[in-house]
Amino acid sequence: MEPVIRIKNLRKFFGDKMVLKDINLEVHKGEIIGYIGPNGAGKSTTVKIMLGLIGEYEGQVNILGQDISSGDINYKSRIGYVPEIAEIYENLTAREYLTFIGELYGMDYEVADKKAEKLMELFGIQNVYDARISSYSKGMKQKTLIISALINDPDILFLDEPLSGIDANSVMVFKEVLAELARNGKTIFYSSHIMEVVEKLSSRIVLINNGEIAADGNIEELREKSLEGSLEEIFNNLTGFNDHQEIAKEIVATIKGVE
Ligand SMILES: Nc1ncnc2c1ncn2[C@@H]1O[C@H](COP(=O)(O)OP(=O)(O)OP(=O)(O)O)[C@@H](O)[C@H]1O
Repeated sequence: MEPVIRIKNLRKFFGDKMVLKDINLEVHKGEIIGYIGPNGAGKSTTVKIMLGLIGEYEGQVNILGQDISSGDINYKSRIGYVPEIAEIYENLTAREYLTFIGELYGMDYEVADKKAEKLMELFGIQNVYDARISSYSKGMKQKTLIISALINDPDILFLDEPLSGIDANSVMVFKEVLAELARNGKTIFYSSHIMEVVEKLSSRIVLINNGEIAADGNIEELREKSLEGSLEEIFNNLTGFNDHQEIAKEIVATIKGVE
């Protein structure tokens, strides 16, 4: 089966700094990829290249069978994206915002409106559908963003720390939604620093460190590779990090002004 994402020898420079060093990755329909790595490893850069938000890269990136450098942006109508930091039009109501996004995806206003309202109801925030987004709590904004990424029934969903600000009950619902979407043949590309969630949710974990893929496999395969138990420990091990206690002590000593 043709992969839905195929990345070949991807390199990206910012100035003369190489932030992605020959990334190779094939992702298939129905996979939930947990894309993890330390701060600055290159996760967002990879995702933004796939979304067409960052250009000028070396190598090949194919999404849904299409070379994204071709200038043809058709593939974008089949993907959804929840960014880590959202630029949302806060002066709009969710009805205005979500129908606007739906129409950008080519949906009829009425269809988008009905679907958005139903999803707001299912996420427990239908009461604010006609209130300005600027009046929402953090979690309500995040849920609105998630709905905007799902409204066009995308084949690939890119999620960057999607659970931030979302309460425990809604997290349970959302994790189940992702698993159900994957069972329905959708592909999820999930970037997060919350290792417990990534470990439970992902069918495959890709660990990027310093612009390179340091591990790629399911949790059992990663465990064999690093001889560690939890994904958090595997992460520490594969990124060569084992001095958290000393660093914490130094931080506290510095705060207290003790040499
Ligand atoms: N627009 C930019 N100009 C210059 N350097 C950039 C730019 N965007 C990212 N970088 C650099 O590229 C590297 C990778 O950044 P990226 O945002 O992809 O990391 P990340 O893995 O998503 O990190 P985090 O977990 O902190 O979100 C970092 O060294 C960062 O400083």
